Formats: sequence, structure tokens, C-alpha cells
Amino acid sequence: MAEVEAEPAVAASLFGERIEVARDFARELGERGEELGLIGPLEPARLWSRHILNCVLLAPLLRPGVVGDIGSGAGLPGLVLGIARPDVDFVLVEPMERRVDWLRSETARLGLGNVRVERARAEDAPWVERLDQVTARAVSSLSKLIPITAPLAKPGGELVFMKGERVGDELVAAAKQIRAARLRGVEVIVLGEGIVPEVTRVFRATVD
Ligand SMILES: C[S@@+](CC[C@H](N)C(=O)[O-])C[C@H]1O[C@@H](n2cnc3c(N)ncnc32)[C@H](O)[C@@H]1O
Repeated sequence: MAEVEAEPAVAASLFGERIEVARDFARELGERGEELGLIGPLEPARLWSRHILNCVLLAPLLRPGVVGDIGSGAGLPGLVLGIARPDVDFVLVEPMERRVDWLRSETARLGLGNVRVERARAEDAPWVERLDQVTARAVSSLSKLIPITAPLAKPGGELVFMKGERVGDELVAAAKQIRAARLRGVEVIVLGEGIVPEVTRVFRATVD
């Protein structure tokens, strides 16, 4: 059973005029996500509080240009952000066929002309254009994620990763990869405090 939308007033303020599209996406994911193997059995009941609201908190950090979301899975955060920021172009990079089928069908069903989906792993990403920003959530630890994503960003582009409570430990463990990728301005931002049920921790850095 899909969650009754948590914090509807907060959701409406974060999505603005795009809230009905977000509701449409959440309804479809809540109803079909488990059967399609996109989300676990516990997730429909906490779709808004744990997933949708957390992802949309990233929207104000994005700038006009091309954002690549690596390992989009069910569309978290790629489709959520594609809905919230129609002024930004998104490339969702996902290797699993079933998930790619879902991402493409939702992109078409929701009429997201600013979103395209590539079936690939980040390290084999086939496009030529370099990204202004790269997002990822729950794909791997920073020490593995940085080497496969930093080469996808333009000089001056940003890595913007959603991370869990142990981001501090991950940062320490990734010191070598941060140096090798020549990242600067490395920071951890906490978003949504006092606004949403679960805060979002974001690793952000600029690629030289
Ligand atoms: C745990 S899921 C998370 C999905 C989604 N980002 C979320 O937060 O619900 C990890 C996703 O990353 C994808 N993935 C794993 N390795 C990858 C790689 N090297 N490049 C791109 N995607 C990858 C997987 O296929 C999977 O869909």
C-alpha cells in the first residue's frame, strides 16, 4: 500500500507548480515499484518521507545545464529532479535493462522532455558532452564513486551526491580519490532540517 503523501504542504512548496506530476510519479512507483523489482517491499509505505522529499531537496542546488544522474534505479533522484526542474536537462545513466525500461516509460508517460535515459555504467558512459553536474544516490561509497564520476564532469562541474549518516567516514576513506580527481571545495551539506521527516546529507565538490 503506497504511503499517503507525507507533509503535503511541504511537498507542494518544494515542487511548486510541478506537484501534480510528482504525485503522479509517486503513485505509479508506489503501485508498481515492488512488482517491477525497483523498490523493496517496505518502501511504498514510506515513499514520500524517505525518498521523494529527500530527493527534491537537491533541486535548488542544480543549475541550468546538463545534469547526469548515475545509477538512477527507480528514478531517485533523477526523475524526481527532472520533474522539479524542467529548466535543467537530465541524462539518467543506469545499466540494468528493467530499470532503464521503467525510466524511459515514466519519462514518456510524464511528458518529461528534459530527461533522456542511457543504458550504461558510469565508467562506460557513451555520450560525448561533459556534464555540468553529476548526481548519485545509494550507488557506492565515495572512494568508488568519485573515480567513475569525476571524468564525466566538465572542468568547473560539480559532483552532488546524496549520502547517508556515515558520510564523514566515507570522506576520510576517500582522501586519495579526492586528491587524484583534483576535487576542490569539498563539503558536506545537510538539507531539510526542520522541514522534512528525514534530512538529506549531500557531498558536494567541484572538478578542476
Ligand atoms: C541501490 S540502487 C539505487 C538506485 C537509486 N539511485 C535510489 O537511490 O533508489 C543502485 C543503482 O546503481 C546502479 N549502478 C550500479 N553500478 C553502477 C555504475 N557503475 N554505473 C551506473 N549505475 C550503476 C544499479 O544498477 C542500481 O540501479
